[in-house]
Amino acid sequence: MIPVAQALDHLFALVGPLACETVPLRRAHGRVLAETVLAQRTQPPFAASAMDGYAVKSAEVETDALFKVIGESAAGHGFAGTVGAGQAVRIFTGAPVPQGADFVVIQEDVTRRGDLITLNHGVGTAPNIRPAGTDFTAGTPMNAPRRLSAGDVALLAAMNIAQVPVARRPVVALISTGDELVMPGEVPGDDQIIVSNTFGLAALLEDLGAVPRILPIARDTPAALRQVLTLAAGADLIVTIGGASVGDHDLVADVAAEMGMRQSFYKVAMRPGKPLMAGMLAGVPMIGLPGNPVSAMVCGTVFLTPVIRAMQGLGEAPAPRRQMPLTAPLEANGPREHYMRAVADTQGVADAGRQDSSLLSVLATANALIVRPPDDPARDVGALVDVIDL
Ligand SMILES: Nc1nc2c(c(=O)[nH]1)N[C@H]1C(S)=C(S)[C@@H](COP(=O)(O)OP(=O)(O)OC[C@H]3O[C@@H](n4cnc5c(N)ncnc54)[C@H](O)[C@@H]3O)O[C@H]1N2
Ligand code: MOO
Repeated sequence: MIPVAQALDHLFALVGPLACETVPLRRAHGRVLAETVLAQRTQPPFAASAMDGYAVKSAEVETDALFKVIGESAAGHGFAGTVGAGQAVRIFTGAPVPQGADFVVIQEDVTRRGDLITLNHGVGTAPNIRPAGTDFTAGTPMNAPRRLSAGDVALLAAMNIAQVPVARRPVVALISTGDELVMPGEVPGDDQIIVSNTFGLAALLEDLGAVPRILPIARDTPAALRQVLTLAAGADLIVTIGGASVGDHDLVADVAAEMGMRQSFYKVAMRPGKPLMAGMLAGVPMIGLPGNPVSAMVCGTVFLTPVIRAMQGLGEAPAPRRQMPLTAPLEANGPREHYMRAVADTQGVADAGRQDSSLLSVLATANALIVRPPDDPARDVGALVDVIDL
């Protein structure tokens, strides 16, 4: 058994960043920017009014000052002339500030009669003008790598970047193994259950920007497993689920070895997730997850998530942790690092109850994992513990 951190290092050694591809802006959300891009324009491209009002010369702004309105500047339709002494241009938010003007009096501070305006008492000192380039200038970078948020997409659009270089999505083959498994919607036999991990992991992978490929369930014979593993050709990562332990029907390690897998490790000092394995199979990185549903999902958070991030060029880092105070006491931990299903709130964090690694109903109530170091002593309310958000 190796420690979790060492297992993660082995996994990072198996994968590398995938190639870059270019996608239209509308497809860029959630993808990872693979190359730094530069703004194609300056925003705003001209000094723009921040308010609806009147553009005048700042030197002339004082209570009761009188101006003649000589034209209008609207967004998309600027005023071609120049504002002279005693003159004002009606202006709207986003419109170019005309030449000669350097101040916008908001319309609430003005009394208008026909073509004449007078300034009321209390016009502020803020010019209400956004200078050209206030937001960004041509050549301003958006640095890679970063996962593109909705806000990033808006910024890329404003920068006039219609084609975006992003990391290719990792294609992940998901293989569940076991004679007991049938697909959701099918009618299980008396000895059967519904496959769950595959769907949970597919959802997790999609959230991370990967493309899961759910392969047929591999039955518990070497031939069946070999056949399904062959179907995984072309994937960037193979993830098997179950069949990783020591039972007579746990075939993954043997079949993969027979097919030439170069094993990096087998068994990790963690709970749940002990029978995790990984290696390289015909040039494709392969991770064998334990079959217990919560074990598979916890390994998804602790291992798959950092690996998928690394494949998208986001660097090699474990799942982020933060410290929180306990709101319920914890018993002493055993010799394996324990990832306890837990509920975090504004007060702190408490374990979510039964920690058996088959209990998806408990996982569904959890929003965090408490990480206990090996042999951590009993902890009282208020003690600080490491937490991974789910
Ligand atoms: N003698 C020992 N027995 C076990 C050990 C051990 O060290 N010695 N380790 C236990 C631990 S820890 C785990 S975790 C499990 C992992 O076993 P496998 O990876 O071989 O998984 P299976 O035996 O195939 O399945 C375990 C359990 O999970 C269910 N399962 C499997 N795949 C799915 C799926 N895709 N969707 C839903 N449920 C699934 C399966 O039906 C079993 O109930 O081994 C312990 N045993
Ligand atoms: O350590 Mo196994 O991964 O629960 O239940």
